[in-house]
Amino acid sequence: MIQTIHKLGRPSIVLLITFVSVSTSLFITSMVFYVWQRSAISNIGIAAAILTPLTVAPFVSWYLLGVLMKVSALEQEMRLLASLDPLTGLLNRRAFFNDAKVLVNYAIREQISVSIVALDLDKFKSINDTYGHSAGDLALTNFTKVLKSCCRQSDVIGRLGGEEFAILLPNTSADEAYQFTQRLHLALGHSSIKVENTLIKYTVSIGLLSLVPTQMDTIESLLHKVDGSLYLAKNSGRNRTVVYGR
Ligand SMILES: Nc1nc2c(ncn2[C@@H]2O[C@H](COP(=O)(O)OP(=O)(O)OP(=O)(O)O)[C@@H](O)[C@H]2O)c(=O)[nH]1
Repeated sequence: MIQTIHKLGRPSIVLLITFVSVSTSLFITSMVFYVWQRSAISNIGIAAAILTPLTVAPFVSWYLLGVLMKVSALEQEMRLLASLDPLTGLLNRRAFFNDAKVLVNYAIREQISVSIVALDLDKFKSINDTYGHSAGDLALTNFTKVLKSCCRQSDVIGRLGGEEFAILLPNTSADEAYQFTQRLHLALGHSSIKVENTLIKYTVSIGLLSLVPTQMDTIESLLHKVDGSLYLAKNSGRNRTVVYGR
């Protein structure tokens, strides 16, 4: 319905509704004359049958279509908000899995490589504990900014929860993905957040997996694998990338 309104335009639909209202009104009035008075419709009858809907239908339909369009726009906005993480504006966990699933399936069908990146901010708890929760939030939004500056438009970035992020780099080889993670480490090294005149620096640990997926692979199984690499990155000193299987 709403697509038809957008396609034809509000004025055309109002015109159509008015035309249908006038025709229906004329038809019903003629029937009333025929059934009750056993005669053809009179001139006054014709005038009333045309003028009544003509004065009401355009205004009422214009108003109702406006309400419908507003409700539909709000519904679209709510759907978008439901898929975004409120703090960072990145995809939330559910939306990330939905989008990534589509791209993994596409890579399986076309037999092209994808790279999956799992990221976790280092010692994030100590930022919260030392400088407060709002400093932690600032670090998360700053990290998002840096992350986006290193990513392509086509990359799918999600905040999976807390200080845990994931990215799917479509059609990206192992070398390209590794270069991306190094660019990110470097960019974070040059970045900091300022809390009450104190500059705070922070780092990220990364697990990376690049492959041409097969029918056996799902985004869940790939993330599970790459989480193992992230764990190794944490345990081998943090602020580094560990590539799965190397
Ligand atoms: N400010 C802020 N903190 C959050 C948010 N979500 C989770 N956290 C905090 O993130 C911290 C995560 O701490 P840990 O899981 O111990 O991880 P970590 O301190 O980064 O340690 P490593 O991962 O081992 O380097 C906890 O203190 C959570 O309370 C958030 O939205 N905002």
